[in-house]
Amino acid sequence: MPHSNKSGMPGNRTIVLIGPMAVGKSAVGYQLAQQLGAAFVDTDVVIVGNHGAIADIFAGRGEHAFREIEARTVAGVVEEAEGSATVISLGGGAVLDSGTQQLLSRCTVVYLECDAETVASRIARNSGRPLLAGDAMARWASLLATRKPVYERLADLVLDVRHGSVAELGRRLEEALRVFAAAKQEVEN
Ligand SMILES: Nc1ncnc2c1ncn2[C@@H]1O[C@H](COP(=O)(O)OP(=O)(O)OP(=O)(O)O)[C@@H](O)[C@H]1O
Ligand SMILES: O=C(O)C1=C[C@@H](O)[C@@H](O)[C@H](O)C1
Ligand SMILES: [Mg+2]
Repeated sequence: MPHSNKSGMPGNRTIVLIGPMAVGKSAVGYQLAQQLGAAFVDTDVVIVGNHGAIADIFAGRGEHAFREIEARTVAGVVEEAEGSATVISLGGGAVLDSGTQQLLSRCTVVYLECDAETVASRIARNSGRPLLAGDAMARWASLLATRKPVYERLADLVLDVRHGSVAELGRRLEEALRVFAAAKQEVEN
């Protein structure tokens, strides 16, 4: 059952943030949820809570096992969110799973678009991202090149996160979501 707009949610769908590592999915997602009075769920955090550190899952069981855990986790979180006001931030590679792609068609999906220059300093100070081992920037750029078409195809909205604080991006995203929801409502009426 779709939730009402009492919480201040733009539209009646769960909002899901996607995009590559370190673009701000967790930070902007949390900020947006605060603004909307909505619940916030970060699927990487759920995975860590249930299965331990992501780097340990990759090291001990491999990426394939991680992707299976991730797909199950995302499905559980998206299903649980239905009917309540929720913002979800996904891990960078979660959108590669075809089941997840199908589930996202029920949500309002926002792609946080960024460039290597902007994320460079954030990636340099982070050690918990197994897929960025070695030359982190080269890995980041290569992953983005492969995944960009998927992010773009799934996105209802694209938010340029190259400039602005997390608070500013939260405000900009809320405004864009309200315009999107109003346009959608008009088409449906
Ligand atoms: N617009 C911004 N301005 C300044 N710092 C930012 C901005 N967005 C995010 N950050 C910071 O960059 C770091 C990475 O952000 P965050 O963890 O939200 O990225 P993510 O997309 O969730 O990455 P991952 O895919 O690894 O989960 C954090 O320290 C966050 O506070
Ligand atoms: O881009 C990716 O494939 C990943 C991103 C992170 O959010 C984590 O989900 C994990 O490190 C894998
Ligand atoms: Mg995150």
